Amino acid sequence: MGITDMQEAFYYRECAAAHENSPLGLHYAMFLPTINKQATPEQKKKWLPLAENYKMIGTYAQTELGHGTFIRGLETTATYDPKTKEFILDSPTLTSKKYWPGCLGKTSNHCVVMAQLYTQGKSHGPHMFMVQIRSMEDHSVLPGIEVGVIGNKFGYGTNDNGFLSFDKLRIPRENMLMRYSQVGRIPRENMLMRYSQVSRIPRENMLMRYSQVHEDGTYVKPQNAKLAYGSMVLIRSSIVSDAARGLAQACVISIRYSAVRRQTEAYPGGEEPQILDYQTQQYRLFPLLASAYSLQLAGKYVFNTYLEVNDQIEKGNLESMPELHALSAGLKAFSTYEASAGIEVCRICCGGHGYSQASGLPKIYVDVVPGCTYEGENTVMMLQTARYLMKCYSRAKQGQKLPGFVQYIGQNLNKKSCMSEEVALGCLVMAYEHRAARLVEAAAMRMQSLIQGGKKQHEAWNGSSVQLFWAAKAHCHLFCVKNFVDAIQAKSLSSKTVTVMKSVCQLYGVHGILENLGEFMQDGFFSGEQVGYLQRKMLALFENIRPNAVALVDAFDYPDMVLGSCLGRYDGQVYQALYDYAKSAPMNQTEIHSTYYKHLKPLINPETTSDAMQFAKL
Ligand SMILES: CC/C=C\C/C=C\C/C=C\CCCC(=O)SCCNC(=O)CCNC(=O)[C@H](O)C(C)(C)COP(=O)(O)OP(=O)(O)OC[C@H]1O[C@@H](n2cnc3c(N)ncnc32)[C@H](O)[C@@H]1OP(=O)(O)O
Ligand SMILES: Cc1cc2nc3c(=O)[nH]c(=O)nc-3n(C[C@H](O)[C@H](O)[C@H](O)COP(=O)(O)OP(=O)(O)OC[C@H]3O[C@@H](n4cnc5c(N)ncnc54)[C@H](O)[C@@H]3O)c2cc1C
Repeated sequence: MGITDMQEAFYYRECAAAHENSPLGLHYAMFLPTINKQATPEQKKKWLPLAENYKMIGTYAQTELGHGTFIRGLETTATYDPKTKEFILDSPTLTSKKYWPGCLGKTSNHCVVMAQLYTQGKSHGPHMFMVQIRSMEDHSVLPGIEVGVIGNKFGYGTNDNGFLSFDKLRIPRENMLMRYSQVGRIPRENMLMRYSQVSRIPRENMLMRYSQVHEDGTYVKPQNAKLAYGSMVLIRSSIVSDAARGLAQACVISIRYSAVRRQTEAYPGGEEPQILDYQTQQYRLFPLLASAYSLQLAGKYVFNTYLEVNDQIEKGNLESMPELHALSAGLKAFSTYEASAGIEVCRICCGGHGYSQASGLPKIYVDVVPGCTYEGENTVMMLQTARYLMKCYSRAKQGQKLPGFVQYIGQNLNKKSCMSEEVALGCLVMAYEHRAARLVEAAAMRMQSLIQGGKKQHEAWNGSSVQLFWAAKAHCHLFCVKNFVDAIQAKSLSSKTVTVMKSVCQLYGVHGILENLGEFMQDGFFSGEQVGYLQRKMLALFENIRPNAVALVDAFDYPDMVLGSCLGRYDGQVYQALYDYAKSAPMNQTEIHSTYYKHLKPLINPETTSDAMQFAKL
């Protein structure tokens, strides 16, 4: 299509086939970025032009039948042969077969493979390798490779997720992606080799300024083994906006439909009101609208943070890696949980028509919900964030200053809420900070008591993991609330806009407290009277938001062709669109379906079955 800007290309694809996960999705989302971020300049010079011009079409092949979460447990091996200067890729067991990678079964001719690196008889953990799996001439599968699709899935029907295994496949040494390196302090005269290793490398390798397996098989480890996980952090950082987009689109559809749909007399003989006027419909939809705005802001923040931190990493400064990992992992989990659950509520709020593909909602749901699993299963990601929060807690207890959004950890928990009838944004943030700080401390105390009771570290971890999960979820929730409040208070919006958006932000905060009341009240932080303030404020905010509800979803500005929905059309012509959709159904192209003659007619009119048999033979 000749569009070079990746964002524009994304919007083009969204318009052309919204929520139809592209068979090139992984090529764009992971294969190209992995070459960009994990390959040396020499490797980029060789592969990028081919990949950018669709000669190399690839995917990211990491997950195996037996392992997805535990990367260090992957079984595919890449063993270096110094005699031939090659890696031998092998799938030694059934469970080592790659399984799930998108665009793998039939589309890709290359893939980046995550395999356990072995050299000089030692294992060095998971590393990435560029592997050609199909001929560039006729797309036939290359020797030593078995590849195919994994079959029907819950959704993602347009993506040929596949399986892949190797039978002692040899690839050149140069196909190991060797970017990051252990750059120890090296004498000035070596400045030209400032990226190179602790050991001198042959001149011809000057360009390979990264960690590598030298020709004799010597392995030089990177500055941080987790640099190899960089592509996943990138996708996690972009999934947040992805999830926000799906939830926002579902809100557009369900709120527009709720403004069109009328149902049930408001009073005997009265007219049927718009279902959007039912308080219960507002209770289910307006907080989701607020969540969509909140997640969109969170998505922007985390992706910008990724860009900033990745920039530092590429200059050798890895200081912010842990914080970025904790933020991206937690928000990826939090956003996909919220969006998936919210899209389902939007569907249910549309009654029977919500269950039709004509609503556009099933397609959005099956496109967003796998985000709870891929790129790091959500619970595991939350626990990664919890791991970081525990470290922050112990640093806070030692009196160390904490960075950014974790400064609330270790705060004095004896205070009470400042909440009044007004429900000030500052009191909302304080409530979320208190809840998160208390849950972080409770998880840390639980860990400590288990260890003091004789449990080993890993036993204490597992024995505290529910509380660790709660703490991580509360941390992410606080992030979203505070980020939303900061955006409202910082934005130079017009007074009308800020009034409306302040109500939306307030609703996000108030609703989140009322839906998690136990965590906010467990230590008496809120009084019963203050909870009453919140309940009354929520109902008042529904009334406040109602007149602007349709404008608030129109503001997302998704064209009808992206929504793909008879219910969410901008012109509101829902019923005509549903009828036209039904009429266009393939089964309606004939008045009597062919199966009548073969299956029904013999039951209804057995005496004329022979005619039916004649017809069935046609
Ligand atoms: C937006 C999308 C648009 C379109 C979509 C189109 C296509 C997309 C569709 C599908 C894409 C999906 C692709 C995939 O699913 S690819 C496969 C994804 N798989 C995973 O994400 C696996 C998840 N597992 C892991 O990441 C790791 O196994 C782990 C859970 C993080 C554990 O790693 P491990 O090596 O065992 O580390 P630990 O021992 O737990 O921790 C050690 C230490 O390392 C720190 N750490 C871990 N990961 C990172 C990281 N990424 N960056 C920085 N630091 C990291 C961790 O915090 C810990 O630090 P300590 O200081 O606490 O020791
Ligand atoms: C639509 C889709 C597209 C995908 N695309 C790709 C792709 O392109 N490339 C690729 O490599 N992979 C891909 N995957 C695979 C995906 O990355 C994995 O499924 C994901 O990482 C989860 O790993 P798993 O399937 O092994 O789940 P498991 O880790 O087996 O999870 C199963 C359960 O075990 C729990 N669990 C696991 N470990 C822990 C732990 N340490 N602590 C607590 N609980 C735990 C989890 O919380 C979960 O409830 C895709 C998956 C899907 C669904």
